[in-house]
Amino acid sequence: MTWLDVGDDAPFDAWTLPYGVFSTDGQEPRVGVAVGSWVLDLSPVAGAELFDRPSLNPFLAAGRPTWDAVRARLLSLVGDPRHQTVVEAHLVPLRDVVLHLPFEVADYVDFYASQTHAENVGQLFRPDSPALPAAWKHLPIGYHGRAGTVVVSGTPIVRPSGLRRVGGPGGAVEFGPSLRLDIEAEAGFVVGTPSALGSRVPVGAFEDHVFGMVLVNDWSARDVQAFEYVPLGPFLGKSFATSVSPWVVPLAALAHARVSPPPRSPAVAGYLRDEEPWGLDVEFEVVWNGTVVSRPPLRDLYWTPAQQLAHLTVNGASLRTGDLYASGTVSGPRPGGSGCFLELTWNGAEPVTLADGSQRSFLEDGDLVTIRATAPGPSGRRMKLGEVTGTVTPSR
Ligand SMILES: O=C(O)/C=C/C(=O)CC(=O)CC(=O)O
Ligand SMILES: [Ca+2]
Ligand SMILES: [Mg+2]
Repeated sequence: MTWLDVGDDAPFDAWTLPYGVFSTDGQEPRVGVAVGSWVLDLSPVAGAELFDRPSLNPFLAAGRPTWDAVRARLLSLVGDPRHQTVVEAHLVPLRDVVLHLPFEVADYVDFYASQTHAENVGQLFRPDSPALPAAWKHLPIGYHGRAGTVVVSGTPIVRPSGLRRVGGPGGAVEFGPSLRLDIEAEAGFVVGTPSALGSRVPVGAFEDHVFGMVLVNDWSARDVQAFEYVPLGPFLGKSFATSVSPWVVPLAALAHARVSPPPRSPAVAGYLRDEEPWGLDVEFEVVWNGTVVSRPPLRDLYWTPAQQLAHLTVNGASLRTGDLYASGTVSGPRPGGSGCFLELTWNGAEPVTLADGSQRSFLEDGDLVTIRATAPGPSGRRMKLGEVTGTVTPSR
């Protein structure tokens, strides 16, 4: 499939071909594609117009025919040994590059589409109410997040401060650093082709508008969140930072990962009816200070990204190039699949023991969390989809 020497240990294979923005030795950031352990500098091999740029947005805006044509060209470059000389001249080792936020984030929306997660958080936060909110099986519930605080993997996460209740229910309301800082493992979908205000994007047009997927860690201050968010929803408890992987995996690379979503009951409204299956067999791995603590599976997601996009636009709200929407915390129905530490430790009641023997309920200063993911590739083996990582630093 490739003449490149791509070992099993390499960060990527020669099929995934994810796009990112990189720089070397203080040079201007530009667009590249990751292959094996290298970055292929795209502007000399695929056109300076779209790729000699500090963000993916011009390429995202170019639309599906261009995305497909560039991917076909890249598969040929890395697949056909006749291109070896020209490609080798523009490969940079991944270890020598700085990776930047790959696209300018227009709007950021976060869904809540994992049934297991929604039921668990419902039980923890609202023990006297039904586990799922009344609307949950009728539409993909979501909220608008903060685009300006989406950061690239590796950006330090300053512990946020806010008002929160201390000492349990009825305790004092105090201002201070979050005592329940958490992660949320999610898949994020990146919009390329915009839509017009007043129009809808049907479920079947998902591939025309969405370019690809990133891995997301939607950092969450559970104590701030729990105190502030009734009735308008998440605000400062989630707006301080959302990390994304530096590499955007094109939807085309996920062709072998598509699966049927779980059955829906009650039947969904017409505008949410699936035409093609857009469940995705992506498996995450959550690593806390070097210890794998969970493996959340995306395949059980109740609402697919195609349905989420249709819902986002059903009221005529327009899409912009660079819009990012995330799946919501991915928690699987089987043990070991928690997508956040709130669930993993059952709100701190069941701490986890890490490999160094230390115990954790929520994040401590200095903690490093890495979320990786894989999905089936063309060979039947699972391909790597990259990672998103971040270290917690003390509150300021
Ligand atoms: O159900 C709640 O009270 C809170 C839910 C969340 O914090 C989850 C959220 O932000 C959406 C998601 O990632 O699933
Ligand atoms: Ca979230
Ligand atoms: Mg966030």
